[in-house]
Amino acid sequence: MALLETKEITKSYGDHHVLKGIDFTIEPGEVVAVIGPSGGGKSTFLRCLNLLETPSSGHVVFDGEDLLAPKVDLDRLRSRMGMVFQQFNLFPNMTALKNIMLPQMDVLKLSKKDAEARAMELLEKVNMTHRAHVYPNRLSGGQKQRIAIARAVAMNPKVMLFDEPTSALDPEVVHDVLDVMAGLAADGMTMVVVTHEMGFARKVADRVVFIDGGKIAADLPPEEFFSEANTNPRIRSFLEKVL
Ligand SMILES: Nc1ncnc2c1ncn2[C@@H]1O[C@H](COP(=O)(O)OP(=O)(O)OP(=O)(O)O)[C@@H](O)[C@H]1O
Repeated sequence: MALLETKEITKSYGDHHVLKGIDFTIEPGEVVAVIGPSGGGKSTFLRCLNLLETPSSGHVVFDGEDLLAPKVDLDRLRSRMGMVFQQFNLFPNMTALKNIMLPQMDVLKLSKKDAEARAMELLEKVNMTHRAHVYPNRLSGGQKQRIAIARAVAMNPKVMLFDEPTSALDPEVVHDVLDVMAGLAADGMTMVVVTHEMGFARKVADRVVFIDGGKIAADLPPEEFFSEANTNPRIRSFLEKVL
């Protein structure tokens, strides 16, 4: 059974029809890269998956539950969907370690000791043990993003949603973050990643979803997607711009 599924979702702002009927599924353990031209609706689509945006019509089904059904416990379901944003969103008045500990204590009700042990494990996983006691304003963008990823992973999500996680970073640290994401993929994390990083789409993703003009215009394994450029002018023109 699909872990996460959308059925014919649309999203309009007034008479601006941003998503025009998106059917999408992801199985447990899959990594999907969502790419496409600017303004095509990628971020809007991603934000509809955990209802940060409410679709205008259609359904979003996560772990067998319709997120748009009346009386659904959205907070409970959302807590199982990690989200990583372009702009980190760390708590500025807490160290890296505390940033990772707090949601575990608040939401998962872990003891301080258990939350700290788990946070230290994750700091090691994202190669940030040496920055555990540093506040966000002393961290580089790449370091902040690795802490944001560790914080999301600490919640034991069933799926992680990434919205252009490397777009705000200096080029020299992009690979540190992509390496952490590739490590998560190798560990079997289910991931939907809106990205402009074609190397990630090609090497790490199981499928590439190309969103163009509010629709999924291609949903293919990476090798097939990148060879479609030979025959599909929209994909060719997009790849010519980003590569
Ligand atoms: N809250 C909003 N109100 C009105 N229009 C919006 C809103 N959010 C997004 N849009 C519009 O929806 C369209 C799609 O935006 P979206 O951010 O989803 O595209 P994108 O494919 O992620 O683009 P990019 O690669 O540039 O980030 C854009 O025209 C944008 O202006």
